[in-house]
Amino acid sequence: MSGQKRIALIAHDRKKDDLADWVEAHKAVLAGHVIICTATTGGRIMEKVPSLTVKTTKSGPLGGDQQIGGMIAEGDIDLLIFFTDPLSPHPHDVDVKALTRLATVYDVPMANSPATANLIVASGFLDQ
Ligand SMILES: O=C(CO)COP(=O)(O)O
Repeated sequence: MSGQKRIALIAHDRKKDDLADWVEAHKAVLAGHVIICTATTGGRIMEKVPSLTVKTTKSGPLGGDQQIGGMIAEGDIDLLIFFTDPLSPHPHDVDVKALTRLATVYDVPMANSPATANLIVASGFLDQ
């Protein structure tokens, strides 16, 4: 289970602070991995944790969720951390559903909230 992983990090707008805080708390374990974010999420993470190298796709509503879904279909993502906001409507809800569906189809570990993300870190999955 060891080795460099390709980790997608995404958050809906009202969850971006939670994700940035989570990344800050786990920056040491994340540092050795490849981090891919949707555009706005990636910007927030780079602001909060400038030491972390982050690649970005388009913003979620402009196709970024679909780009990451495509990467999952190609076998290019090992872990999806996607802090979703179940209490707000999203114009690109179909894309969100497609992304989480593909993570399930390809059995990519997925965390939609800090509790599950913490369990994944605690599992040792990201240890190198
Ligand atoms: O909308 C998103 C996820 O559905 C995230 O996209 P941004 O990171 O660009 O806000």
